[in-house]
Amino acid sequence: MKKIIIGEHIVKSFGEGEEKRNVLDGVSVEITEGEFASVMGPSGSGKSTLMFALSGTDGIDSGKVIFDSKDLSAASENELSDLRRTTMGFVFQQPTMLKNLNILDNIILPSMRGNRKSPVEITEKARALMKRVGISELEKRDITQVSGGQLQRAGICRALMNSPRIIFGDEPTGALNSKSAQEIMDLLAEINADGTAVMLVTHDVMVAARTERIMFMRDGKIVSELRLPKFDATDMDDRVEMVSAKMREIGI
Ligand SMILES: Nc1ncnc2c1ncn2[C@@H]1O[C@H](COP(=O)(O)OP(=O)(O)OP(=O)(O)O)[C@@H](O)[C@H]1O
Repeated sequence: MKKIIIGEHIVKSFGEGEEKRNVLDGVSVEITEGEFASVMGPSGSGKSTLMFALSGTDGIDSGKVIFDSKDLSAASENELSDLRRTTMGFVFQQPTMLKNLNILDNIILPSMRGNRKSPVEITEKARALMKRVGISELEKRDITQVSGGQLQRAGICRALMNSPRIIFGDEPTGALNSKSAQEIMDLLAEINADGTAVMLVTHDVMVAARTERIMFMRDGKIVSELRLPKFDATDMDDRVEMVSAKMREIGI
């Protein structure tokens, strides 16, 4: 299978002088087209920084990130932002949305720029996605008039608007109750089954156990990895146990 991302010896530091610290300390990682992956590790181990490096959101000090055969270190800010807009979707713990726009407008706004589709087509796509995630009736609501779970569903719709090749999720279920979290994971699994790669950063074993490849980070390095078969609703307990056992084994 084709690699969608190749990260080679990525080093990224924060701080100056004696405070300087490698938050990513020579990470090499490859993400395959259509893969369902997650990254676990203690707080501060560099998970989010890795996600931002692989998506070209943040620059790196040394090493290389190749996204879809493009060397991100050689790309201009405009090229990077176009690439992110057209090929990547981002889902965070709390979606950042504009307070003066309703839910529908928040979903379609980022897709309006540089899109060959007409506003009518874009709106239709947004409505279809809202229907799929069960928030059709909320399109006119202010973002302050919906629950956290509903807002996250809107965030996922927004991330899917440009049919990305990969969805990056940073604790996408972190603000949700367990039922909503499971529903969001079902949705991400469906999106993945349609061929979109998904890479999640999470502390939650239940989230990681839904994915098929779990990378474990410590001190800016990927120290271990676990592969799981395709999810089957009956094997969740076994999956959770396998992830937990691996965490115990490597001491995180
Ligand atoms: N912009 C920044 N400036 C300075 N330090 C930063 C910056 N971003 C991250 N760091 C530091 O880099 C380290 C790794 O941060 P990162 O957010 O990648 O960790 P993480 O594993 O995702 O943690 P968490 O699970 O708590 O979200 C932390 O010590 C953090 O304080």
